[in-house]
Amino acid sequence: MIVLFSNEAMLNRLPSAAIVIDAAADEILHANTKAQELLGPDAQPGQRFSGFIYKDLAAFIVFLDEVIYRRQAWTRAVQLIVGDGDRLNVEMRACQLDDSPNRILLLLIDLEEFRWHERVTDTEKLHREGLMGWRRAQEFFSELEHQNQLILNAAGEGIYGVNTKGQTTFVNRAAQEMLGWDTEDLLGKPIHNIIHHHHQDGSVYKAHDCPIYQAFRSEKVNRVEDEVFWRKDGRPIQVEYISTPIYDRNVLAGAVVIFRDVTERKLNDKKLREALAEVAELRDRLEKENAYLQEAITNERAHHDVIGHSPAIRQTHAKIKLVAPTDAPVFITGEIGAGKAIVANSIHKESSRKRRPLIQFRCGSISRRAMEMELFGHVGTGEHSGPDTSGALELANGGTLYLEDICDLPLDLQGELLRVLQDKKFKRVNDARFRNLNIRVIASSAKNVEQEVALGRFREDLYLLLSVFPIHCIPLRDRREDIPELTARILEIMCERLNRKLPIVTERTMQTLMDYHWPGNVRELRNVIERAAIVSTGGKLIVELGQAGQKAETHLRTVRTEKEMQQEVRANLVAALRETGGRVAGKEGAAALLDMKPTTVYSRIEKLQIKDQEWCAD
Ligand SMILES: Nc1ncnc2c1ncn2[C@@H]1O[C@H](COP(=O)(O)OP(=O)(O)OP(=O)(O)O)[C@@H](O)[C@H]1O
Repeated sequence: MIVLFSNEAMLNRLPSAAIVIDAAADEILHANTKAQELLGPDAQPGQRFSGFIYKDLAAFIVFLDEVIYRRQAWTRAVQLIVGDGDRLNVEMRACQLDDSPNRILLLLIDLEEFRWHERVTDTEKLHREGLMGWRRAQEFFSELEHQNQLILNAAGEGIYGVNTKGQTTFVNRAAQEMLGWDTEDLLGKPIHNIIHHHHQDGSVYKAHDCPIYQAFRSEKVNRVEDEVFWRKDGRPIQVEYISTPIYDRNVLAGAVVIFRDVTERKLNDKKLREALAEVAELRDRLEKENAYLQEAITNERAHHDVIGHSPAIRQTHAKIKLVAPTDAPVFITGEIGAGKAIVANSIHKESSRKRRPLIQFRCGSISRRAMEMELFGHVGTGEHSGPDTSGALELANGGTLYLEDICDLPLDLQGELLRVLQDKKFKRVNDARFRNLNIRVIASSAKNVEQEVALGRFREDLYLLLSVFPIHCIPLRDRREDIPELTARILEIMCERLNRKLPIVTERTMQTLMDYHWPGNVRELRNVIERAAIVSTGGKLIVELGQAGQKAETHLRTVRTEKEMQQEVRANLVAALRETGGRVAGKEGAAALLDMKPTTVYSRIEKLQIKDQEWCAD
């Protein structure tokens, strides 16, 4: 009994239905609680076990035989009846109990429950495996993201992403460094309002116009090369960027922007452009300076200084000495050919500016517009395209500007010139930029300047500014004592140039020269001597005074009207054209004969309206 009791206690603890039967007597000896729950309350000791077998009792008997024979066996071939007659599929596991061969322990496993356990087990297994797979995938993706972050952060270009609402989704390290904003400042916020809100010129940049937002609106890649992003410290950086729409499984997700800070490059480009412009400007200036210098070398005043020892010339020398070292403006008056330019040249040569050029600008010989451009220079845009050029003012910078025939400068240009001289800065025509100016001005006029001012043809304020130091060149007829020295010096220069022996100047010739009234002053004397040097081959100087030849006495009227002067100039020019057959330039031209620049002769022909018929032979 003790054994049975202990067996019963043990059976009751089993987790499955267990029944001990006497196979020979077909009697239940014991059924544990689980067996009673499975088979119903009838499963009690003393009951027949075969009563619980569904139909196929034979199968059960065969099974019992196998158990008795093998001591243990199992089967799923036997079905049981439970409860109200329901069929129950079970797995029967049986073994002989040692105390009697017919005492058999049956373990009944409900196959429904067994399969359910199996399904649960499978599900759990699947679940466990799925969980692990998911974990693996998660690890994989977080590793991938980490790798991507590393790549994005290692990139030298700034990279940021925006979603379709324009909010920042990520910002790489380079972008943070270039912009000075941290990721926290930008993530989830509309980045346009933070870094792209204004154009470089300070005007508002609407998000609607922003190509980055357009990238995902129009789903196009946009490249921009000339915009600014604003740093956290308020400074703009010049950027070029490309914005590309991005998709998540074919659905537009936003845009990614890759940008580069090109501030330094743009600055260098600008510097380079400016340097090239400066080089071009310098080249232009040097070319022009060179042209001026070349002209000055061949110019009539290049070969000598102011010649003469008359009291008038000595006074002029003294004045030159006095004023040259100062920067004071000088106003030189005197008749045509009286030596105004040569005095201006001497002042410049004795000044501290002598290493820089003396630029000679003749006012009034060309059209007003051309004169403005020649004086102020111009920038080649719009109406006046072509290369930028520097004007006389600019060329004279650091040196001296000699404004010849200043009274002929149109009134509006007189006003502009006055402003420039007062402000010491000027603008080229078509240019917005002011340029600093450091020049000394010497002006001259053959006209009666006071009269010009009184007639309103010359601005008084400009005259006052320019005439700080006036010098008047006395006409040659009023300082005849200089004629022998001038003749000798000019003859010397000419013969040297012609490689000729110096001819003798007889007393009679000298007297003729001394008696002549010289309306063209020293220029005329010079022309006469030069021509004489060419034609005098017999050892003596033979001078021809042309229509003149008349004695000074016949011309003693020293004061002539402006009109008379103009008529004389005109007649002289017509005579020169007649002599040269209308040719102006070249060795045999009227300009050489008159000792004037061809351009001046052309402009005088135009100004004095000289027609071909006037000088033509027939
Ligand atoms: N005192 C002088 N000594 C030497 N040469 C002189 C003198 N005066 C004038 N000349 C010569 O006479 C010519 C004309 O002189 P210059 O050009 O200076 O005159 P100007 O008064 O400026 O004439 P314009 O009003 O026609 O321009 C030049 O060849 C110049 O060298």
